[in-house]
Amino acid sequence: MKFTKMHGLGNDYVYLDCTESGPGDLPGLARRMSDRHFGVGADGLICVRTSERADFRMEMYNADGSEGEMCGNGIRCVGKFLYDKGLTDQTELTIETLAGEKTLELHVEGGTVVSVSVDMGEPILTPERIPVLGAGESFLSRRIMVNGREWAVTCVSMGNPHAVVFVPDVDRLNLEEWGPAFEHHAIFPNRTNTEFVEVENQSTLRMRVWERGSGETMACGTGACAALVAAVLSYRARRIATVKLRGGSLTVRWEESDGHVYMTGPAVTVFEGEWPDT
Ligand SMILES: N[C@@H](CCC[C@H](N)C(=O)O)C(=O)O
Repeated sequence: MKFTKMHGLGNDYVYLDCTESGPGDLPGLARRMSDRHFGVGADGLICVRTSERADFRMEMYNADGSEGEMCGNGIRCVGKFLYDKGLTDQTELTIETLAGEKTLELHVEGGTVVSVSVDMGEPILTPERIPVLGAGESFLSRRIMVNGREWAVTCVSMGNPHAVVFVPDVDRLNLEEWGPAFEHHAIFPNRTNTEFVEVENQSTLRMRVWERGSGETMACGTGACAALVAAVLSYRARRIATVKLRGGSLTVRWEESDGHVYMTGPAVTVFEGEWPDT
């Protein structure tokens, strides 16, 4: 079975062309291929399929085999995968995801896609739609206890759940301790991705992320969008900012006119390979 290893800012996935046929047991395959010692090594697996309502459809699985509704770094790489493999010659594409249809604009240089802008849609703030347990219309800067410490948490869904917390210094955070404690906290019925965000200035955020199902990753596209939304809602940032992650930077804009979040960043192919077991 042929695969392509790609990354967006070091957030790496194994990509499969499933437009004609695809393997079974994708959760199991995601676990085996993602393993960094016994597999290819990745944050998860992404299958590219045909769609009845959009140009293509993507299906994403985290390293633990759980399915994610959406993947911001992944969808940029899907755009590059489709274009570079000749599965499309369009530079504007729609991709169906479990979080709805997203529109991509591919930026091509020398015949290959180097970066991609994505209309990530409107952020969801209603607790039951995120989902997070809590009454009211939003879950902004609410104080919750996590492992005996009080945190002010803002919850945002970008199609998948995010908890955003602002911290003074992201480098001094013990993510291995706090990441899993947030991910499995009882107020998140579907678990959560968690972004720890340091505000450098109104146009620059620094962020580390603990992803649901994959642990600490070098970057998270949906997480960067959720972080900007939480920063705007708490008057910490302007509507357009650079989000600096461990693997590099994304430009994120929360457009006032349509309420959509737009994200731009790189998409990179690492290598092509063949996996013996389907
Ligand atoms: N890395 C992704 C998000 C992947 C899915 C996430 N772990 C989840 O389970 O929701 C991104 O770039 O957005």
